[in-house]
Formats: sequence, structure tokens, C-alpha cells
Amino acid sequence: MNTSVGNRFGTPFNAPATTRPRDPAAPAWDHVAFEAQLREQGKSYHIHHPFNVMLNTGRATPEQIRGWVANRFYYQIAIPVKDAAVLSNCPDRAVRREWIQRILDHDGFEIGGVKDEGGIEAWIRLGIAVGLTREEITDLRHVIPAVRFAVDAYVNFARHAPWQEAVCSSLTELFAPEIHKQRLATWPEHYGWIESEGLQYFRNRVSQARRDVEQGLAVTLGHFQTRDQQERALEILRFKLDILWAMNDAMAQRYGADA
Ligand SMILES: O=C(O)c1cc(C(=O)O)c2c(n1)C(=O)C(=O)c1cc(C(=O)O)[nH]c1-2
Repeated sequence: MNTSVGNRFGTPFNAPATTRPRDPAAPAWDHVAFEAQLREQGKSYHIHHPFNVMLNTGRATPEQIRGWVANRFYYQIAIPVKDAAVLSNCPDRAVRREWIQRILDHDGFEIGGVKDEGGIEAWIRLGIAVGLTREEITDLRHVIPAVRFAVDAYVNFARHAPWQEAVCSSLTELFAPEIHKQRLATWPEHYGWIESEGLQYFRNRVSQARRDVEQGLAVTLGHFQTRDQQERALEILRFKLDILWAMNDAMAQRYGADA
């Protein structure tokens, strides 16, 4: 795999993909060690960002919570577009059969009398529960430019990178059940003014993210085989972690963070 030309966003400019030296003779990690390396990146997850820490320890004002929900909505609507990009680049029918579930999870569906409103609608309900109107969420008026750029970088990466790399970039979900559980554990205690029903999105995601991770990990462990490729996978995961971190930086700058 040639990672010396092209940056980590999959666009063709001649910057090195990484500044970290790589040892070409280093042996590949076995799956257990490689997965451990991927999980190790969780130390940079946005669960540790001061803005998130503020939100999940009860120190956020209603305005800060509303700002977060309104901005994260842009991520929520980008996810199924990103997943459609993965599908469009993937020639493997077996993978597509599973991956398509992610689009249904977020967009919802009505098939043969079975109906699911989907994650985007659940997120709007969260927004309404925290005091936003449906219109001000969906017209994106609160979305900060830097949040938009960060999220767009994720979608663009999925459009232009090999589909296995896009799959790898979804692996921040390894760490997502913990952050959803954290919200479910702390928000009712600290923010009693938010109706419990508004938190349904987080309840749904705990199991959905676990299932996503199983699939994403299987593809990643199978595809990135040499040590060089495995290092590339770590780089992709760090790129995605940076996207989430940058979103939080932008929100902290706009709404303030007390930590
Ligand atoms: O609330 C969060 O902190 C958080 C983080 C992430 C993530 O780690 O990318 C996702 C989600 N939530 C989420 O709800 C979700 O559906 C989701 C899909 C993906 C992805 O990359 O395909 N990440 C995430």
C-alpha cells in the first residue's frame, strides 16, 4: 500500500501521510495485538474533551446543551450519507448487505408494515427535549463553520478512500457505547429538566454501536495485514478521532467550556 503520496484525507496532494517514522522491517501484529493498538487510541476520544466532560458532569448550561445538540445534528445527518459513500465504493455484496443497516438505523424505514423513525428523528426529539424547535435544528442555523468543515472531511474521506479505509474510520464507534452510557447515567441526575424520552437516541445507540463495531473490526483486522498497513489503520482512526475532537474544540470556543 502506498501511503507516501497523498494525504490522509485521500486527496492527491503531495504531503506525507504521516510524520511518524515507520520501520519497514517491523513484523505485523497478530489480530489480538492489532485490536489492542486500535483500542489504545481511545485515549484521544472526545469523551475526554473538556466540553464533553463539562456536559457529562452536570456543569453545562441549557444553552451549552442546546448548542451541542444543534451542532451534533450536522454529524447525525452526515452519517448515512457517509455510509452510502462506503456502499457505493464497495464491490463486496456480503459487506453491503450488512452495511446498509446503518443507513436504515439513521434514516429510519417503513417496510412491509414495520416502521422505525430512525436515529435522525430521534436526535430531533432530543433537540426538542432540550428546548430547541424542530425548525431551528433542521435548518442548521446553529451549525458552526468549523463543525461543518470537520464533518464534511469525514464524508469526503469516505467518498474518496478505499472502502476498507472508510470502514476503519468508523471505528471510533469502539468507544461510543461508553459515551452514550455516560450520558444515560449522568444526564437524568444533572439535567432533570430534560424529559427522559428525549434520551432515547442514546439508548438505541448502545447496542447498535456494538453491532457496528463487530463488523467494522472484522473488515479492518482482515484487510490491514502488514505492519505498514496496520500503522495506516491507526492513522486513519486518529484522523477520525481528530474530527470529533475538532468539533468539540469549535463548540467549546463558541459556547464556552469551564474546564
Ligand atoms: O455521541 C457520540 O459521541 C458518538 C460518537 C460517534 C463516533 O465515535 O464516531 C458516533 C455516534 N455518536 C453515533 O451516534 C453514531 O451513530 C455514529 C456512527 C459513526 C460512524 O462513524 O459511522 N460514529 C458514530
